Amino acid sequence: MKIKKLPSEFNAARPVLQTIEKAGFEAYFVGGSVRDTILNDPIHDVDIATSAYPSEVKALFKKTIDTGIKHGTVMILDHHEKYEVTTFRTESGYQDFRRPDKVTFVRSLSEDLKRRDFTVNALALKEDGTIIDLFSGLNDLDNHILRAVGKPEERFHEDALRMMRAIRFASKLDFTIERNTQEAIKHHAPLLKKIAVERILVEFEKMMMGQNLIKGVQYFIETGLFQYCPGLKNQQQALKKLLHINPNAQLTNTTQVWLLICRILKLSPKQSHQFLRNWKTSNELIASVEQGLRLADAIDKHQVNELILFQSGLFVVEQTTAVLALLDPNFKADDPIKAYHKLPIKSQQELAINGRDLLQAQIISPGPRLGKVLTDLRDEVLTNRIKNEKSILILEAQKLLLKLESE
Ligand SMILES: Nc1ccn([C@@H]2O[C@H](COP(=O)(O)OP(=O)(O)OP(=O)(O)O)[C@@H](O)[C@H]2O)c(=O)n1
Ligand SMILES: [Mg+2]
Repeated sequence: MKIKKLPSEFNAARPVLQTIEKAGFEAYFVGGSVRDTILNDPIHDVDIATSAYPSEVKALFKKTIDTGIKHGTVMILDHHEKYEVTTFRTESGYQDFRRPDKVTFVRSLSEDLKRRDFTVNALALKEDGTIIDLFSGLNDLDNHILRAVGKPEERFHEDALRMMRAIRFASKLDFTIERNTQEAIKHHAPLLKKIAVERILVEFEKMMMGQNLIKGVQYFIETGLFQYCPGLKNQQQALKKLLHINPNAQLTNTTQVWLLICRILKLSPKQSHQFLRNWKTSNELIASVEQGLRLADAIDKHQVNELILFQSGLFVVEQTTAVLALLDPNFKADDPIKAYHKLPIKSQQELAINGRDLLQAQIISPGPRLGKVLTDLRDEVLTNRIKNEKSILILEAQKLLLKLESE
């Protein structure tokens, strides 16, 4: 097969491949960008594989950087673009199920392709548009099938993360995992214990944000991979709730992913904190999810008020309502969002008075009471008890101080 019209990213990189070929070596586009081009999906990173050894690649270009020279990767700087060029290689060893003990550079494309994870990821594309398909990847792409290259158990022994990649692609591409590949995942799922949580996290989140998340979750449960993920051991019943959400559901960010997971696991905001720590998510995400769970709890109990909406902020309100709508089709996601937009102020900065104003008015001296007065003023404005006007707020501050002093 030959692709007639290459995406612009490939066209821009063609001179790099041509330079390598003119010097008598082979060079191809490989990996996800070839797969995505054939699927008519947008591409992101352009990976190039070559028969030239790293030193030979470096000799051909003016500007190069040794980004991963040990593994055969050289970065080429060409017309302000960066391209990673990796020498064909085979790997051996894999004592630890995640990285090879030894990388050997080879001159043969087929040796390189046969160590790749799935047939749809083992296609190579020449700069003239010709596709090299040694493992019937095109056929699998046509039939929407995800199949390990060669013997699945060998591929998963080489890198156990590939099992998570399988469910990620099943969800992202809406592909079926071929039977033997599926069986091998079931069998080797415990190897996931060897993989760093950070790497599992990336694949899990991508799976949850895929176009067919229900399919991904189904495989995640069926293969038993969930048993080896933080906080999910024996959570089969809870996870199965995901199979009943709207089949068109598409999660758009990681806050939604984790809010959804924490809700089906029925975690309290405090429990979610430890759960997400174990998954090694960012502090920012943990804070959003904790707040989202507090808001969801208030929504459950019909106790939503201005303060909790204010503390949540628009982003958390939007993500939380989106997730609640996924779990309950009757939930009116618009209501809390509308209520949020009606808040008289959306941030402390919008309060018509700040600490400096109060000090300048000489009604208070620096200290903890200052913060307390500002918070009380903010809450009174939020709940529409007083107007957000500086002169009114100063008078109110004086009243609050008198009250504080009498206490
Ligand atoms: N554990 C892995 C990771 C990667 N690969 C190979 O390296 C290519 C590039 O890897 P990566 O960029 O991680 O994945 P992509 O398939 O390109 O997917 P994405 O769209 O996420 O970049 C893959 O296509 C596959 O051929 C592999 O065989 N085994
Ligand atoms: Mg890629």
